[in-house]
Amino acid sequence: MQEALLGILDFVARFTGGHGGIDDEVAVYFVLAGAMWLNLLFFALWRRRNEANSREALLVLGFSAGLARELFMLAMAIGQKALMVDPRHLHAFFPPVEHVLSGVATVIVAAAFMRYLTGDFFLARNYLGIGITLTLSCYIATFSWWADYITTNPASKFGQTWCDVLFHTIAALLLVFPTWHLFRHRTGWLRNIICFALVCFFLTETLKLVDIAYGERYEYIFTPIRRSFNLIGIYVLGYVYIREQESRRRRATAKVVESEKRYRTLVENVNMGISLIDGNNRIVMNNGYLEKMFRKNAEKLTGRFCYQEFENRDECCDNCLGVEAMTTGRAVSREVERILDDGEPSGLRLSAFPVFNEQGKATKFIKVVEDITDRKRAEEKIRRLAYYDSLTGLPNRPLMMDRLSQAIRHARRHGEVVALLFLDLDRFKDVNDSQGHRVGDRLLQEVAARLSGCTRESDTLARLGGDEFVIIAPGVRAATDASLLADKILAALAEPFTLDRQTLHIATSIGIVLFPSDGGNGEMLLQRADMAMYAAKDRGGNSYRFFSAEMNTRAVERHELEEDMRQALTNGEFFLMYQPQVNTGTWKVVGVEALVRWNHPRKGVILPSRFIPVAEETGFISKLGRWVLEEACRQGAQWQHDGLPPLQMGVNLCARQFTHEEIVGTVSDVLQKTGLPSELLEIELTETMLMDSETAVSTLGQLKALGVRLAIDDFGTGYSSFNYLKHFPLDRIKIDQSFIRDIGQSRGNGAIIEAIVAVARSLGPEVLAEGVETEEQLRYLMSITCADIQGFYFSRPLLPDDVSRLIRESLPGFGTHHFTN
Ligand SMILES: Nc1nc2c(ncn2[C@@H]2O[C@H](COP(=O)(O)O[C@H]3[C@@H](O)[C@H](n4cnc5c(=O)[nH]c(N)nc54)O[C@@H]3COP(=O)(O)O)[C@@H](O)[C@H]2O)c(=O)[nH]1
Repeated sequence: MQEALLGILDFVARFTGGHGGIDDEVAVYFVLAGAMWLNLLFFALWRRRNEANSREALLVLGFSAGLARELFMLAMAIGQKALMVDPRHLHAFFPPVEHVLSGVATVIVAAAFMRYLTGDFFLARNYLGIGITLTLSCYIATFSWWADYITTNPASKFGQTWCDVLFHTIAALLLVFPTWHLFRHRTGWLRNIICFALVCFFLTETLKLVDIAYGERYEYIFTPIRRSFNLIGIYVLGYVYIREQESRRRRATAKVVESEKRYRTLVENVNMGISLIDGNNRIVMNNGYLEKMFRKNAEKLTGRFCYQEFENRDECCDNCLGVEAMTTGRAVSREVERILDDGEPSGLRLSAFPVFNEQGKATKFIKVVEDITDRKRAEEKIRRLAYYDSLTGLPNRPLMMDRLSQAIRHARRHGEVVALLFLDLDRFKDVNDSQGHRVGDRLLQEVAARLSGCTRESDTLARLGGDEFVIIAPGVRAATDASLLADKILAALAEPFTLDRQTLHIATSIGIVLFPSDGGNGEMLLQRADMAMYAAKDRGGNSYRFFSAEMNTRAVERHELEEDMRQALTNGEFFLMYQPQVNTGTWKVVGVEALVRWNHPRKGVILPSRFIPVAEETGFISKLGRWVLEEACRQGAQWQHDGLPPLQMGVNLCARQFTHEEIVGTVSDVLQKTGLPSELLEIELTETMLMDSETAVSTLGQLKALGVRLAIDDFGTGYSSFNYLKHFPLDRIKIDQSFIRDIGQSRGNGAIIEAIVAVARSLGPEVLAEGVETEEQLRYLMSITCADIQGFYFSRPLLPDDVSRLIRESLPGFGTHHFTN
């Protein structure tokens, strides 16, 4: 048994160098170790073809160094025998080389595995640098002494000297860091097993040190063991590396399969047609959506020319997207319209992306077909919303301005004239208020249709908003062309409109400007057409006016008024005059109407007909109206305080005050503040204010509850509905001056006045005739028992002191010397 064991040990020692030195038998060991490194090197080189990165490069280097060391040893073993060299002389040369190769190989392999496992490239590189520097320094430091030492110290069997100790110590120490580093920074079986391999290499080096320490007495035991550790280390590394690479390959394949699956799912589920097309424009593959889109199955698409499918052509078009993508190497796209097999139009967005081969040449392309029909429709809708009026479908202001600029540019180039007609419907608000917005909207649509009938194809008819329309008529010969168009429009609107079985009448006021004579740009033309339109309105509407320079002056004046008005109230420039109202039964002044005046510092006294409309437009009327109410009530209370008989104080209210303001609260405050008895205040309203009857009934009810009197002013000029008299708690009707002015001239007006007086008498309210200027008018009014009158015949509006004087002088029986019943 013992003999057998010694035999085995002897056998192992022979082939692993246990008998000392390097001979042909030890070559077996070197062949074995070299084969293992070679195997690893081949594998690493093969891997590098797939994964050319620094990690694989380092491993290739490490395995090469390991192989080089074993090959060197093999060469020495065979060379020694073949050349019959004194082993001692040979030994003087090869141990240092062996040690360097061994050290370098160890350092590179350790660094490669550190990099491999931790991914820390910089650490591995630094370690490598230090390790190789140390090994080479040791070599340089000891090489020249080595030969001397061997020759001068023949007792040293094969030169296992302190130089050996240095090399092996450095090699062992260099293995400590990677082992410790891996142990700290990685976990798991892979770390353990690589650390194990590194420990094997460490033991290889340290056992050699132990052997030297024993004077190589036990070399035949230590050498087989340390070389076995070396083989085990190489084997374990190889095993781990190959296994790991295999599982990485499997993981990568699984990743590729999963990614392929993911992309396929994506390609199949995306709402776009996708196809791969080769360099000959033939479809190689496509997704299901493309088949659905073109209503063809895969067999029908695959192999066909893409232009036949996507672009309805028989030949590849000159500007084929795919060709462009392949030649430029960039993605290209285009939007096209296509008629599908069933004749439906569809919007398509075609995009082509080049597909490159391994040489970087684009040989195929991917075509993506996106159905953009809905988007196109939505865009068109948005465009329409942005540039067209949704109610009438006509161009809106931005588009109109754009067309106007175009027309101006064209006219300027060709020396032509452009006419711009600005239309504003007359009293459209009344229709809206009385008939409701639905009817108002329908009326606007009908008006738009009639206006379209008046224009030429080259004209632009636009709606600016509300009841405002504009017509741009390019290429007119002269102003007469524009007048003809305006006449045509007035005639077209003169026909009544029938909506919901109701007959409605609407007219329009038209302002006309001509380019280039009236302005050089769109804004100016529009502004001046607007002025001309207002001038037409001022003439009573249903007419047209051309712009004139004088209108511009008026507009400037109006603007000045607007500016000055802001200061006027604080500067105390407004004052009130009072026009007496007389009862023809008693010939007494029963009331006055408060009428505002503006004492302008430069322009003198301005009448309300000039500034009230401006105040209404700017909203200033709210402040002014409140001031008038307060001042009138204060004056009324003052007269009572001065001992004058009770006088009705008529105060005009404008529509804005009545509908927008807290009028009930304001009236109540003012009465309280001034102390005027509420029954002496008569608020004058116009018919249009009462059109929104629900709000009006409620507001009038609240005012009545305060004890205030209510009068309807200018009766007969609005809707003149006697319904008002029934529905609203009115105390007085004031017949408009226009009826009184015509007394004796128009038979019809007399009948209207009589009807108003008769109806009012039966329903309750008192009647007052405004604007009585002549005795004839007075006698007529008295003959139909219209009791109250107001007008220049009796008195013009007076200042407060004049009113007091007039009343005091006429008391008692004032006025009887003028008239008798
Ligand atoms: N919201 C407010 N409106 C007011 C206020 N003050 C006046 N007004 C309105 O301004 C319009 C013009 O008023 P005015 O220039 O003061 O003219 C009034 C009278 O002077 C005039 N009148 C009276 N009698 C005659 C006459 O015999 N002949 C004739 N040609 N004119 C006459 O009528 C105007 C009063 O009209 P009315 O109000 O309809 O009774 C005018 O509409 C005023 O309402 C104000 O403070 N707030």
